[in-house]
Order: sequence, then C-alpha cells, then structure tokens
Amino acid sequence: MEPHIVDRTRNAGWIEVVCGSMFSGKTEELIRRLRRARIARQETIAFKPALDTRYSDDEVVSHDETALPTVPVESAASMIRQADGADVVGIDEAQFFGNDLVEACQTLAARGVRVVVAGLDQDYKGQPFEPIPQLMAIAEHVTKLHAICVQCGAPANHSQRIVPGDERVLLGATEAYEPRCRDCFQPGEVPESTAPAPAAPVTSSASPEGGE
Ligand SMILES: Nc1ncnc2c1ncn2[C@@H]1O[C@H](COP(=O)(O)OP(=O)(O)O)[C@@H](O)[C@H]1O
Ligand SMILES: Cc1cn([C@H]2C[C@H](O)[C@@H](COP(=O)(O)O)O2)c(=O)[nH]c1=O
Ligand SMILES: [Zn+2]
Repeated sequence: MEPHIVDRTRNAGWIEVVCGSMFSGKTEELIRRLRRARIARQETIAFKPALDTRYSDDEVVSHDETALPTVPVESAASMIRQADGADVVGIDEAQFFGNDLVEACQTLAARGVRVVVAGLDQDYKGQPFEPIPQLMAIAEHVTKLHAICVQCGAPANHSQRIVPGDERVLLGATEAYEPRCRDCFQPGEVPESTAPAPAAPVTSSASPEGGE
C-alpha cells in the first residue's frame, strides 16, 4: 500500500521505506511516489548522496533511465536544512548516508513530513546494510521489492558482486553487480563464470581454436 495523504490537521508525518536488492525497482518506486505527491499538489524534494554520481549529478535515475531532479547532499544534516517547506521528502541510495539518517528521518517526520526512503537492505555479502534495517524498524510503512535473478529467473533478494573488491562501498551497475536469488547467490565471492579471466601467458602467436 502506498500511503499518500498528508494530514495537515495533525502535525505528524511518517516514514516509508522502499528496500530490496539492486535492480528491484527502488528508484522507480521512489520516483512514482514523488510524482503522485506532486500531482496531489504537495511540495516535494528528492535527495541523494553526493557520492553517487553513476548516472547524473542532479537527478535520481533508475536502471531503466526514468529520472527525477534531485539535490545531491554530503550529509543527512544538510538534508534537514534543505527540506524546509517540503510536504514529502524522497531519499535515494539511503544506504550511503550512515546511521545519522535515522535521526534525520525522525526529525522530518516529527515536523509533519512524509519521508520516503529508498535503499539497499543488504550489502554484497548479504549482511544488513545500515541504516536501512534501523529505518525499517521505525518506519510506518515498509515495501520490499525483488529483482529477477539473472541466473534462474526467480525473484532476486541479493546483489551479487561480480568484480573483485572487498570494500563495502563500491559504486556500479550491471558491470559490477547482478541480482540473484538465495539459491544462486554466492555471498562475497566473485563467481568464476563472471570474474575477469587471469592474464594469459604469452606463449605462441597461434590460438588453439585457430582464430585470428
Ligand atoms: N535482473 C533484473 N531484474 C529486474 N529489473 C531489471 C533487471 N535488470 C535490469 N532491470 C531494470 O531495472 C529497472 C529497475 O531499476 P531501478 O528502479 O533503478 O532499481 P533499483 O533502484 O532497485 O536498483 C527495472 O524496471 C528493469 O528495467
Ligand atoms: C550491494 C552493494 C551495492 N553497492 C552500490 C552499487 C550501486 O552504486 C549502489 C546500489 O544502487 P541501486 O540503485 O540499488 O542499484 O550501491 C555498494 O556500494 N555496496 C554493496 O555491497
Ligand atoms: Zn537464481
């Protein structure tokens, strides 16, 4: 259910969380909710972490290239300052804001704002990705979305990293991650089928297949 009414008779907002794996449609759903709020003539503003420059500096863009103007911010605190006057605040890639986001969302909701937060609930190891689990606990509404497993077509709950790197934050899209179901997910490993092949030793000019 998508809550969409701002109750101006009471000074209470609420928090909605839209979570799931990569490619599950979190950004599309965030954009959809904000567009509908604007149709209802509510003041909206969308934020994303400044570090996420994958598709655009000043838009949230889904993997399907649906876009909405957005304000890149360095911190959750700066979001509170810039959200003045908004009825509805959208936050994409919320996993990159850290735990300060929990307090910021509480402050906005207490001010009467509808806060829609979209983010990854798990990292590439399948571990809870803070602050999304904390936000899910305090949110009035939680929507969990699924992508399609690229291996078997089942609903995908995991984001498989397919490039080397054990840092938690590693920006990317299809070149670095695949959505996978529980069965096909290999937590924290670079699957051999998708890992870059090791450099071949230079031995002879002719390939075994007799190619070029
Ligand atoms: N394996 C997949 N499963 C589902 N959607 C996919 C997949 N690969 C690409 N997509 C595209 O990604 C879109 C969702 O993008 P987006 O809203 O940016 O997701 P998220 O924000 O959750 O990463 C889908 O509508 C679809 O066009
Ligand atoms: C699993 C995982 C992902 N990331 C990065 C990769 C992307 O830049 C974003 C997720 O974007 P999406 O809109 O949900 O597709 O997060 C990461 O840094 N660490 C991870 O473990
Ligand atoms: Zn699968």
